[in-house]
Amino acid sequence: MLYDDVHKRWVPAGSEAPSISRVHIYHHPGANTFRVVGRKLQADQQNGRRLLRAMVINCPIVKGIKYNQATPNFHQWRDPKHVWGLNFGSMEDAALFADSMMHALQAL
Ligand SMILES: CC(=O)N[C@@H](Cc1ccccc1Cl)C(=O)N1CC[C@@H]2C=C[C@H]3CC[C@@H](C(=O)N4CC[C@@H]5C=C[C@H]6CC[C@@H](C(=O)O)N6C(=O)[C@H]54)N3C(=O)[C@H]21
Repeated sequence: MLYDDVHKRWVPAGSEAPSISRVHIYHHPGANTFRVVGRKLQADQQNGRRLLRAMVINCPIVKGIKYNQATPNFHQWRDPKHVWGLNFGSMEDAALFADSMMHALQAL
């Protein structure tokens, strides 16, 4: 999710419709960079043929950001332009993701 500061509300990231997505943290060993990448689980029909699993988040993990675990299954962080929020399907998923995020932040 993204926080829409103008209208003061959380909006689904990547599209108008809220969707269940799978979110990963990718590490680029060469540059030692990390990115949060999320794609919708449900493939969208595009002109009837190709199936797309739209990207809903694709943001670099910036050294020094504060990862805020607002609740056991809602975590959020700021980048220069956005406030990102992840509403996890389970507290276990949330803890796993947070653990990876903390490792990434320590490795930067
Ligand atoms: C100093 C600073 O930037 N502070 C940030 C946090 C932060 C601190 C330190 C580093 C980085 C960050 Cl990011 C900050 O205060 N921000 C970030 C924008 C967010 C917006 C609204 C208000 C409304 C209240 C609260 C909120 O969002 N909260 C409560 C749990 C609640 C859980 C689920 C999500 C799900 C969608 C929405 C909902 O339930 O409908 N929702 C919620 O409603 C969720 N909050 C915040 O949380 C606000």
